[in-house]
Parts: sequence; structure tokens; C-alpha cells
Amino acid sequence: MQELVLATGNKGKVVELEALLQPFGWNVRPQSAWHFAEAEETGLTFIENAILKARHAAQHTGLPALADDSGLAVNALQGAPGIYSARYAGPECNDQDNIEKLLDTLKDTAPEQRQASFHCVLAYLRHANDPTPIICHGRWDGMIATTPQGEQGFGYDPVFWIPELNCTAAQLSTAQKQQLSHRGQALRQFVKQLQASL
Ligand SMILES: O=c1nc[nH]c2c1ncn2[C@H]1C[C@H](O)[C@@H](COP(=O)(O)OP(=O)(O)OP(=O)(O)O)O1
Ligand SMILES: [Mg+2]
Repeated sequence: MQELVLATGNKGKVVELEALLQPFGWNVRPQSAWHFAEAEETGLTFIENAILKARHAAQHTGLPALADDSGLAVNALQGAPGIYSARYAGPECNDQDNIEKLLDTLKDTAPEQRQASFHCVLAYLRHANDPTPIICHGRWDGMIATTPQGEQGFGYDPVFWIPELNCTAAQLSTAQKQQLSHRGQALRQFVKQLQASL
């Protein structure tokens, strides 16, 4: 069975990534099974950070590694918080702090001006020195709600409004979110590309 380390410390991502990879018969192991410090996300793009995180995990485990660098880009904020989504409200902040900062920043932005997109870049390195990583990018368009709603998911899900469904991403099941989300799209591309490269 093919073994793979998920190069993320985010439990919400682990749930979503495992759900889509396990049916393909991989033995997927979260990096929390080891005890190394997280990679520093010093890149200026999702692509750079995803590669840094995957390389770091491959170095520490000796296994092929899949990393996810993702975030929210708000049109009215010229794409912010973008790659800084996890640290938007400060270095030690949590999801709720980030949501509060976002809603406060957008408090004078009219409902029809609140377009946003989630982005997910997956980077897969077969080993730490792999010169041809597989890189996939998924995007999900929506709006920023004015108040949080829903309990599912993680991160900015409670304020990511999906106009077609009249609900937020936090009101979808993992399976429903997977069909639409940036991460689901990137994962489906990844599975195809990996199978084509085997
Ligand atoms: O589906 C999503 N639903 C809601 N929020 C999301 C989603 N996908 C990414 N996000 C947010 C969470 C975090 O604020 C940032 C990712 O930051 P990012 O550095 O990639 O992840 P992280 O630090 O939580 O874990 P790690 O770097 O160990 O993978 O974007
Ligand atoms: Mg991170």
C-alpha cells in the first residue's frame, strides 16, 4: 500500500484530505504522528508555501508528502488576507479571531461588494529532492456573510456564503463541501495527475 504523509497541522484539512484519499487505497498518515516543528511559511505565494511544507515533511519522515496551502481572497481587500489567512488577526490567533477581524474590516462594505474566493494549492513531493512535484490549484467563489452561521468545517467556513445554496460553508456536510470546495477540486486534480504519473 502506498504511504503518504499529510504535511499539515490543521485537523480540519486532515479530515477533508483523508476523506478523499482513502478510497484510493493510500495509507495516509498525518504529520502529527511524528513530532517535528512545523515548517516556516516564508513564501509569497500559496505555491511556494505548499512546496516548503511538503519538502519539510518529506525531509523529516522519509515519505512522499502532500501539503496544502490555502486561504481566502476578498475582492474588496485586493485579495487579502490571501497567504496570510491563518495569521490575519496576529501570530497566535484562532479561527474566531480571524473571522472577527474580517467582519470588522468589511463592516462598511455593502452585501453586493463582498465577493471572495477560497484557494487551495496542493503540492506533492515523492521525496524531499523531487524536482517535479505535482502542483494543483482549486478555487471556490462565494461571498462574505455579515454574521457567522453553521458549525461544520473550520477556518472561515462560517462566513463563506454560497449564494447558489443560500447557506455558508459551515452549514454543509464534509461530503457536500468536498464536491464544491477549492480543496475538493484540487484533490480531484491531484488524484488524476498522480495516477497518470504512476
Ligand atoms: O476550506 C476552508 N474553509 C475555511 N477556511 C479555510 C479553508 N481552507 C483554508 N482556510 C483558511 C484557514 C486558515 O486561516 C488558512 C489556511 O492557512 P494555512 O497556512 O494553509 O493552513 P494552517 O496554518 O491552518 O495549517 P498548515 O499550514 O499546517 O497546513 O485559510
Ligand atoms: Mg499554516
